[in-house]
Amino acid sequence: MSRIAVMGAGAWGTALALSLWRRGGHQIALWAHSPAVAATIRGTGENKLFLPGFAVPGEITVSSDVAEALAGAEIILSAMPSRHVRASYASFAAHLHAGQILVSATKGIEDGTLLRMSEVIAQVLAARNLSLPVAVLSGPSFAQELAAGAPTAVTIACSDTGVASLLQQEFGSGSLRLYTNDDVVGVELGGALKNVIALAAGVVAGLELGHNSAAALITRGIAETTRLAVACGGRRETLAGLSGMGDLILTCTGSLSRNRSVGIQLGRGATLADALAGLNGKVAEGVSTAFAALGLAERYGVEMPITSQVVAILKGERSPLAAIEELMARPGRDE
Ligand SMILES: NC(=O)C1=CN([C@@H]2O[C@H](COP(=O)(O)OP(=O)(O)OC[C@H]3O[C@@H](n4cnc5c(N)ncnc54)[C@H](O)[C@@H]3O)[C@@H](O)[C@H]2O)C=CC1
Ligand SMILES: O=C(CO)COP(=O)(O)O
Repeated sequence: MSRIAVMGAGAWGTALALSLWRRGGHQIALWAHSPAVAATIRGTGENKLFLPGFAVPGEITVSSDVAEALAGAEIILSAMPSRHVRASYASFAAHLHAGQILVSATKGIEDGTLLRMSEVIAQVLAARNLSLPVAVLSGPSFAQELAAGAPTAVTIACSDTGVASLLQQEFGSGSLRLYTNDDVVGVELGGALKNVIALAAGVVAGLELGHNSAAALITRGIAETTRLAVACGGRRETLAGLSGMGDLILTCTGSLSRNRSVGIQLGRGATLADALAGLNGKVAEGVSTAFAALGLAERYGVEMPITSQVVAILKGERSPLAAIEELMARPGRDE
């Protein structure tokens, strides 16, 4: 029996808490940043704002108090939007201690620092003389489908292979299958960068350009995300796995994707502000990740044509159609 604290009660944290609770054998605490969200889940037995339609059983303790959520936790699984990771871990740090395992399920790259989420977490802990193993959970996994118990497979990555194997056992169930990987860089970048390509896939759908264009975008998308991940120290084969190609396929084709839906609105001519307003407070990580990815691409001298066009669209500098035309007009090259 492990005590697991799930930090973040958006759609993903709530779905992970439900999956771990259904697996059995664990005590689950769910922390919401917002007291109102915590009160709604406790009061109604449902996360009405971020994951409506799924009962959250009373056995999952729900709180907005960090100390209460982390008390006795052996595994801390965090799932908040990337822009909140640094501040959240700064508030968790006083309640963390040696012997605990941290797992990040956030997909993104920090603005400005261009750090991956596990690097942000390690940096926050190091400033407080704390060093804990940080694993990464990533792969094709819509929150609603995991919450519904649909068979789902993800990657659990940690440089310490013993920790990855332990988490594989602690999290695995009949509906959640985990594959271990020691390539934290590749897994984390695969999960973050696919959101940028999903925005582009949405643009193609919004412009009604058809299946040829969508398939071309997914394939050339994995080519450029793999180039960047390898330049950053990740392994090529990792990007062919669940947290690369797998998540790219899901997010570029799945109607549940927020990133794809923002892209669709942009393709139909909406402004970015209007497209984001349509999400009602839910996060589309690809928007900030696009800028960070381009920053990393410049740092490592990697060509990322699709990401560059996504950034130009997001900045309002290029129309979606002009962006696609520019991609098609690029000089010919080998595959
Ligand atoms: N929703 C999904 O299907 C999946 C999401 N993810 C990733 O999980 C992370 C969280 O996404 P979701 O749970 O979907 O978020 P969400 O779209 O349900 O939104 C969470 C909301 O809570 C607020 N919030 C959460 N934690 C906060 C904090 N610590 N401080 C301030 N505000 C906070 C956010 O501003 C946002 O409005 C993202 O990086 C996402 O890419 C990964 C896999 C699947
Ligand atoms: O990461 C996800 C699925 O693996 C969710 O994608 P969206 O954030 O685009 O909905």
